[in-house]
Amino acid sequence: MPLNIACFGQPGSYTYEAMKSYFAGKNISPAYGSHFEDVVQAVATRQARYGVLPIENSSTGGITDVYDLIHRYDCCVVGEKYVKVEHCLLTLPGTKLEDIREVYSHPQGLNQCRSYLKHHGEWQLHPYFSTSQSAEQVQKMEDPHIAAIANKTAADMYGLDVLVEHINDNTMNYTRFFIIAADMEQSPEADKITLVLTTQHRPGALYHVLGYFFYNGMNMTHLESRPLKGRPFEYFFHIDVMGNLRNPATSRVLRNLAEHCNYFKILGNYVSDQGGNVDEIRRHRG
Ligand SMILES: O=C(O)C(=O)C[C@]1(C(=O)O)C=C[C@@H](O)C=C1
Repeated sequence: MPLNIACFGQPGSYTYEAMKSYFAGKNISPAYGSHFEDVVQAVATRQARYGVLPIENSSTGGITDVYDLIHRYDCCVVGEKYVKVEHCLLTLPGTKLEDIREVYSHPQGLNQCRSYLKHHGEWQLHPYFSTSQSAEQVQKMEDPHIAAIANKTAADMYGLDVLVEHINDNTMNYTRFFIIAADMEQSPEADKITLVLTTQHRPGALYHVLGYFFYNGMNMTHLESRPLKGRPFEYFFHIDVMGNLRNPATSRVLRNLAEHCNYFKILGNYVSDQGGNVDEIRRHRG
């Protein structure tokens, strides 16, 4: 039986690449969603066993809608994948740079190419569903004045030319993707924990939370704050720390921490992506 996977975008999107790479060698049956919510909903209603979504980018930061959706639909994080994002300007075959008047891409794609696009201030920018759907749109419209920002896979899939390569502002442009599921999964090799909490509304509350990790030697790799609905200037904190919940010391620290929070939920404990990409990012940092 193939694994039903809900994937954001469509074939050729960066999320598609993340899915291919994470599930390499597995028998999968993907279904695509144009909105992040489609993917989370498919997983929450168990139409799909797993979902794949972008969660943070090394240039533009956290993809905050996805944090909110995972939490709202009560989904769990069961894996992660980093993908190097190398944007290109794609056009109909034969189009020249001076022909272009409009550019389609996912809002993240447009954001990650801001400097390049500034040099072409006359272009009209269209935020679109995903990079791959933008490429398909250029193919469908058959208008040589229209280009898309997407990757080379999308160029091949939708019969477009790669007019300009490497147009992202940051050459080390990586996106991290979450693999989500309706239920928690536990593996002895899991080494990363994603959790969400709200602190008590008093001075130093977050300092106190961070201190738990620091004094117990737990490496915090990500912190993202999201506003609490209906509670102005109060926040959910989404946190990633390295560790395995089966380790008694780790679970004790988290239990103690939970007692000091107004809300505390572990979203997942999974194997971190220790692939070449992560090593490359670290090497670059020096
Ligand atoms: O549009 C796509 O191809 C996506 O997979 C979405 C997405 C994102 O939302 O961050 C994924 C990676 C890149 O950062 C740009 C776009």
